Amino acid sequence: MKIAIFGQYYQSDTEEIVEKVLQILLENKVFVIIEKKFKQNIKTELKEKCNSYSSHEELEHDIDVLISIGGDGTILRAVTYVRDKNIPIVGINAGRLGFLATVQIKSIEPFLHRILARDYSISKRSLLSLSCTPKNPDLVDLNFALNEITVSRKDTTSMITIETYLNGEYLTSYWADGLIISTPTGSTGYSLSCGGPVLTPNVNSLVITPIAPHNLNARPLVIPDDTEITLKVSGREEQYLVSLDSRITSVTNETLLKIEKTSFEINMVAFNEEGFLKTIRKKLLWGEDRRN
Ligand SMILES: NC(=O)c1ccc[n+]([C@@H]2O[C@H](COP(=O)([O-])OP(=O)(O)OC[C@H]3O[C@@H](n4cnc5c(N)ncnc54)[C@H](O)[C@@H]3O)[C@@H](O)[C@H]2O)c1
Ligand SMILES: Nc1ncnc2c1ncn2[C@@H]1O[C@H](COP(=O)(O)OP(=O)(O)OP(=O)(O)O)[C@@H](O)[C@H]1O
Repeated sequence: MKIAIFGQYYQSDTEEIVEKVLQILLENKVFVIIEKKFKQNIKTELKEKCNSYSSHEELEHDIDVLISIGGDGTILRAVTYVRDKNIPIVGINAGRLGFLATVQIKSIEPFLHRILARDYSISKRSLLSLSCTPKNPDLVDLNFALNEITVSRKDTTSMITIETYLNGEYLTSYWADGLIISTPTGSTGYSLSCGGPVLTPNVNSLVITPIAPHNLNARPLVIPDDTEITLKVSGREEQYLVSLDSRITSVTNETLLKIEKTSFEINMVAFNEEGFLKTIRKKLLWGEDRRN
């Protein structure tokens, strides 16, 4: 079996986690490959038995699973390495919320053994891609998002106007701080904070959620995920911001943004007892209502 390890932060408690993971994997004769910068920080000598990778290209197609050590932000970053390689991703939650990173530190051992026994299922996650006219050099390579693509105002307190078309048909012009186009995975992130609905990960839909719209009747809209969304933004400043998950860049007004589902999906490792419904009960606290 071949397993890749990814992490973006190295802190005081990281060594213990990494040592435990490497011990179990190497004892079980797994071929381990660790992201280069993360590997440089690791102290345990066990790392000498592992190879390294530093880019999407260096991550081989035949890796069985990628283990992300961190929070949700680390998983979003891991996705930029995996892209269309179909490598299942599992997150060990060394972060805070860990909505996408489902394995808790205290359960590393049993869950790793389940991975080694291939005792898990795959939760397919759709992504969004973005193309700009005219082209923006920052949005050519990493032009996809697992959670959402957002446009928002930059260097101003003034609202921006977001002219929105669905499959070429005019929908509306949002007067707002911004607009979020979210996947089902992203529906529990930024979109939820702006009043969007929660979608279960397997529905074939997207959500368009305005950020503080001054059109008071504008509401989050759920649309089929094969819709091509076109946005044209204008405002008092010459530029506005476009973000794809944790990555952000500036774009010039009047640029046409085309957003659609990517041709590839991300495979998230899913364990029956840590499913989506359990996660919203536990991490969005739906299960905390004492009347239940
Ligand atoms: N007001 C907000 O709620 C807000 C604002 C900006 C970004 N975000 C989210 O943060 C993501 C980027 O992560 P970051 O680490 O760079 O930012 P960050 O450090 O601000 O963390 C954002 C929080 O969102 C949570 N989160 C991320 N993806 C999630 C998901 N799919 N479901 C539930 N919770 C999720 C994370 O656990 C974290 O606690 C964005 O994709 C966006 O969804 C949320
Ligand atoms: N490899 C790691 N080892 C130890 N702690 C980590 C590691 N990676 C992340 N963390 C802790 O988690 C925090 C958040 O990490 P990350 O950016 O991955 O997640 P996030 O998007 O903020 O989401 P979450 O709410 O799940 O933490 C970091 O600031 C750090 O405290």
